[in-house]
Amino acid sequence: MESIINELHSIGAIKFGEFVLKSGLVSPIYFDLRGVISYPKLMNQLVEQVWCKKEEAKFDYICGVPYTALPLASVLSVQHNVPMLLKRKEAKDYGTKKMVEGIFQPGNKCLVVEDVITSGNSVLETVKLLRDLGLEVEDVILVLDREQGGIDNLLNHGVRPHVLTSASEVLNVLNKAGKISDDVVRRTLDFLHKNPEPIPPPAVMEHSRRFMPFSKRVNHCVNPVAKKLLEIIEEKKTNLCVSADVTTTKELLELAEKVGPEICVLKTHMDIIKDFSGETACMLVGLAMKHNFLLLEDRKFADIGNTVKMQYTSGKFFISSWADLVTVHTISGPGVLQALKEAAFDANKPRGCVIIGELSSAGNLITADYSSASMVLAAEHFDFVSGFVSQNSLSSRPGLIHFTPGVSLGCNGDNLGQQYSDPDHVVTQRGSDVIIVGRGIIMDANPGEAARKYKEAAWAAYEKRLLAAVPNK
Ligand SMILES: O=c1ccn([C@@H]2O[C@H](COP(=O)(O)O)[C@@H](O)[C@H]2O)c(=O)[nH]1
Repeated sequence: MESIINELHSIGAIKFGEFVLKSGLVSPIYFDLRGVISYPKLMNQLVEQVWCKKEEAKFDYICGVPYTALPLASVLSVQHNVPMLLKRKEAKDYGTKKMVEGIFQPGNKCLVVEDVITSGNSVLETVKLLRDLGLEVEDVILVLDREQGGIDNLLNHGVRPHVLTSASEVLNVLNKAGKISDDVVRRTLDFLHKNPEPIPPPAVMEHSRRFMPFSKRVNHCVNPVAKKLLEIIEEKKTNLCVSADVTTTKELLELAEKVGPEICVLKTHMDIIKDFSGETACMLVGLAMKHNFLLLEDRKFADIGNTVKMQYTSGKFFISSWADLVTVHTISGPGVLQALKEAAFDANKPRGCVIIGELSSAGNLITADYSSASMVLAAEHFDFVSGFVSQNSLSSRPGLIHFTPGVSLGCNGDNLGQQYSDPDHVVTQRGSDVIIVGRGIIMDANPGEAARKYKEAAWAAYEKRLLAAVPNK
């Protein structure tokens, strides 16, 4: 990128001085890549860099964020024979009134291209529109990152950014070439890093997961189990998952029978069932069918892909044969998701996984960066990932379900690090879709009745959250 950066500077696409931004702030640097269209050789070099940056992204179409990235997308499309879509900034008020021109099918994958990212809001507007039309958008190529929070914003919306260069790199290159002083570098970086752009405006957030009814989210699911779960939630009007942390088959089946009518998911830890056998699983599947709930084995796979594949499909528990969903840590990388996916494909049954995005226990070692990286993995395996175990809203993708443990109506925690919040708080404030409750229900003298209470509290919180959505959603 070094020669391109120098060239961009010499044609005036990178300027230093005082520039009033949309926000009213005065920026010491301004990037304006619009003029590149008048320099075809430079345009070609830029396009080639963008093409190399696509890495392993898979797409059927390419779409530029209007206006500056439109010529970039057009040249890419023609030179590399990738069909293009054109997003309008405003809908036409005559004819088809379409916002996106081009011929495509829902489910086609589209790569988005943008010149400069500041907050990420313009990119997200384009992403949202394309997704609303049924296109899958997972990857965005950005020529330049101003390092003001835009990348995190994209990650929070399940978009994977591929960045050609950053403000820091530009400053270093120009400084090395003797074009700007150390002082300009310092002042500019200081300004950029101290002035992150605000988070997305309602126009972007209003279509996010939290404010969309479960019934509408069904159409956004790629994973069939996520879709089925949303259908069950809507049909039974319950977003309660009971954690069946009991130790015998008898207790497990009795509990499933009692709480079955109130729940959408029964979560198990089969390795704590002392007398587990194939019959335990068979009977449980029978009860799941009878009461219309899904089974989530909270196995928290965390090994290398090959081992996880065996843990999932073999041994005493033979999890893939009966669990609709399994939990998985992403610590060992994408291979673990690939392994589960392949195994599920071999089993020829609709299966999904729930990524451990966050933990409820005090002092756990999951960081925000780890959670964000897990979201990127989820975006890469959207067909197999049903959602996340989370404590906060990790993604606004309507097709991903957030499951939240650490929920109790009565206490704040246990003496081994578990931390509890009430259903209203986790659903309305932390963005949970499905609450997970263990001891709050199973230790109650009447688990069926306790489950009903939690179910009502969680559903009321979900309805309250919908009411809080912006009116024009
Ligand atoms: O972050 C996490 C992930 C999973 N769990 C599991 O959920 C239940 C919670 O049980 P309670 O009795 O309601 O505390 C349990 O099976 C955990 O293994 C979690 O708590 N936190």
